[in-house]
Formats: sequence, structure tokens, C-alpha cells
Amino acid sequence: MEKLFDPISVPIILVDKDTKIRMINQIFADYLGFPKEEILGKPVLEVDEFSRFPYVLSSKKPEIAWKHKFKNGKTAIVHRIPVLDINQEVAYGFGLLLFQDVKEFKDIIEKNKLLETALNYAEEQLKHLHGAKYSWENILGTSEKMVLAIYMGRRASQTKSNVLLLGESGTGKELFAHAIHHSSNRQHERFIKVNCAAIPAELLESELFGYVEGAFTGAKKGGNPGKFELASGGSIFLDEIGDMPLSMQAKLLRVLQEKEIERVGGTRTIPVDVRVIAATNKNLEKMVEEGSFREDLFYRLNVMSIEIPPLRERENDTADMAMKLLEKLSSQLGVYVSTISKNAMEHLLNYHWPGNVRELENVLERAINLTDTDTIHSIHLPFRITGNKKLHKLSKGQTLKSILEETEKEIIKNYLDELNHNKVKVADILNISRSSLYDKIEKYQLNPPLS
Ligand SMILES: Nc1ncnc2c1ncn2[C@@H]1O[C@H](COP(=O)(O)OP(=O)(O)OP(=O)(O)O)[C@@H](O)[C@H]1O
Repeated sequence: MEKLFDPISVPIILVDKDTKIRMINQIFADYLGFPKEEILGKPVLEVDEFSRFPYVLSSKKPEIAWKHKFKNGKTAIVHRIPVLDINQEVAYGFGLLLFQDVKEFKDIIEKNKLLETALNYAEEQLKHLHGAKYSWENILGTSEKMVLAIYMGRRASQTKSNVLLLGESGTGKELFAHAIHHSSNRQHERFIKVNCAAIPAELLESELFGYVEGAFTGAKKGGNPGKFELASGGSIFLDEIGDMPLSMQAKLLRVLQEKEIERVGGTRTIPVDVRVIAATNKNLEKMVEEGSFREDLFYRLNVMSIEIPPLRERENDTADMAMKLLEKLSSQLGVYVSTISKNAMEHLLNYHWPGNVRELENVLERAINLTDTDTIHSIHLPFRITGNKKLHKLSKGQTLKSILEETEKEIIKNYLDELNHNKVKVADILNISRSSLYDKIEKYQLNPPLS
């Protein structure tokens, strides 16, 4: 026994069922300040009057990590464990000193607390990074179709089902995905986005499901978890799902059905609990008919499908949305632009917005950067929005010269109207001299009527 226990650097003691010390290793004896021979065979209470071994053996209950003060004044953290025989009778008691000094223990606890705080902070940061950034409050729109889409989104968020977001580019599908996660019971877990169109087909599998060490040349040591594993407990947003190659669609279907993944190159299955929110601007039904999207996957995803209408179908939304986006953008850009002129608003309302809200945002941001006042005028809008289509068609009697003159007159008139006939500004924007502008005003009779 001595040979066995003495080399162990942790103080250890064994007492028999009568609490007599049967073994104590050298380090423990030194700690107590007695020669070993003096202690061996003695009842433990004689050596340490505060020992709780008599109690531990009679109660048969171990005491783990107890603070203990020895007769010599030293305070330690100890384990006292009753060891029972096959009849559940006490055979002996085993004790060890976990920390020879409570301060050592406290230091470790302090360090642990610090580490825990740092870890919590890091986890919070990570959640913030991987969490949903938008909620329903960020989604603008009061038209009937939008209100319905938002209602569907809110309902879907309360379910466990997969969600399919359908809509043209820039209609706000990603915004919806964030809001759904944010208002679901997974809100404190991760929200992981994967753009299926942006990842090369050959990398998509390892991106989604991860890989094991040595799975392919260049694979990281120790392997790498995929987005599904990272999102476990939370939501995964599969954007542009319509662009997922057929081979991957089959693998995704398996994951949705089995709720487990297999890393590339691995053999072990890993359970994953992930809510899938998928989005596409493609017509999946048509793709199913054409054979480029799996029908079974379509039905798996299409449980809660939400159609987000294009901006041109959201009657009354554009004006309200433009004003709210203007407020948001100007505060983001740190400028004060609060008004859209009547003329400019008319152009915004008449435009067909193929790029939807994203395009509206871009147009407004550009306009904010161009205006010198608190108002956006039509001259601050791109020509595709203000452009007068009639000028592109040649009507009877028109010549190139007359079209150019008409266009010139139109543009100068627009600028003069928008800028309250401030000729300095107009000349500046059109990049012509002031005298040239005066000539043209004269030529086209663009002076405001005298009141
Ligand atoms: N209803 C809305 N309210 C406020 N902002 C919106 C709304 N819809 C879209 N946006 C804004 O328009 C931009 C595009 O939105 P988002 O990325 O969600 O569109 P998408 O449909 O996912 O586009 P894509 O199909 O091209 O990925 C974002 O900046 C978003 O903040």
C-alpha cells in the first residue's frame, strides 16, 4: 500500500470501518506534521479531532469538496468517501485533500468565475453575430398583401414547421427570415444564413454538413462543423434554395427527414435540431414540373409558404415606405433629409420597381447623397425613374434636332422647377456656364410668368 500511495502527490488517507487509520501517504503525514509511524493504527479522531470520518462511515454518505479545518490550523478542501462491500456494509473510508489550502481553491474559483464571465461574454457576442438582426418592427408595409404576408410570417414563427419564403429579389425575404427566427422560441439560439447560390456546388455539402479530418486535400485538422451543426437548436436560412443542385437537394431532403447529418468523409451520424427557413425568387412549382427541383423536397419545404408581394403590387405602400426609409437612411448617413418633393414622389409612385425595396433604398440613398437641402427633388433621382419615355419615340415631323431641343428644354425646365429657379444651382448641376443657361432659358421661354 505504501509503495502504491506514497508516490501520489495528492494527500490520501484510508481508515477502516472503526475509523482507525490504516494508510496515510507521506505527503498527508507531512501536511499534518506527524511521522507516519505515529499515526498509523490510531483512531482518526486522535490525530484530527475535527475529522468527520465517524459520521461519514455511519451515514454511508460521501462528502465531496468540503472545507475542513485541521487541528494544526490549516484549512483544506477534502473528499471523504465511505467504501462499501458487496453487502453494502462499510469496508473502509477513503479521504483525500483536494486543495491543501482553501486560498488555492478560492483562487481557482475566482479564475473560473472570470473565465465563465469571459465565456458568457463571448457567447453573447457570438449570438449577436449569429442572431437575427431584424424583427417584425423593421418590416414596413401596410398594403393588404403585405399585412397578410406579415400575419403569415408571425403565425409561422410560432410553429415548428419549415418555412418557404417566395418573392422577387429585394422584396424582403431575408428580413422575414430574421423576423421569424427572432419571434420564435428559438430566438436565443443561432440564426445561420447560407446563400445556396453563392457557394460552388462542390463545396456546398461540406459547407452545410461539415467534414471530418482528411476528408479531402486541404481539409482542416480535426475537421470542421457545417452550418447545420452550428445552427442546431436554432434556425438555418437557406437563401436562394432554387439554385441548389439536384444532388444536394437529395441530401438536404434526407437531413430534413432524418434530422441528422453525416459530415463529409465521416461515418458517424450527428443529430441536429434545426428549423429550416428557405427562400427563393424562382418559381419552384415550375422547376418541379421541369425536373430541376425535387418534388419531395418542395413539399417538405412548402409547409408554411409565404408570398411576399413585389413593391409594384403593394398599393399605397411605396409613398409611406419611401418616407420611412428616408428617415432611416438619413439617420444612418448622418444627414437631415426629411422631404420628397411632390414631383419626385410622383416619379417614385409611377416607377415599376423591378428591384423592389432594395432598389427603392438604393435610389433614396443616392438621392440623399446628391441633395444639398433637406428635400429630394426629381433631379436627384436616376433617369430610369424620371426619364420621359415619350422622348424615345419619334413622332411625325420630329427631327433629331427637334428631339434634342425638346429633351434639353424638358431637362432644364425640370431642374428650374425643382430648384425654384435658382439659376446658379441649375447651371452648376448641368455643368454649363450661367450665360449659356440664360441663353437657353430665353430660347425656350422658361422664365417663370411674372405675377
Ligand atoms: N418591408 C420592408 N421594410 C423595410 N425594409 C425592407 C422591406 N423589404 C425589404 N427591405 C429592405 O430591402 C433590402 C432587401 O431586402 P432582403 O435582402 O430581405 O430581400 P430579399 O428578398 O431577400 O432579396 P434577394 O432575393 O435578392 O436576396 C434590405 O436592405 C431590406 O432591409
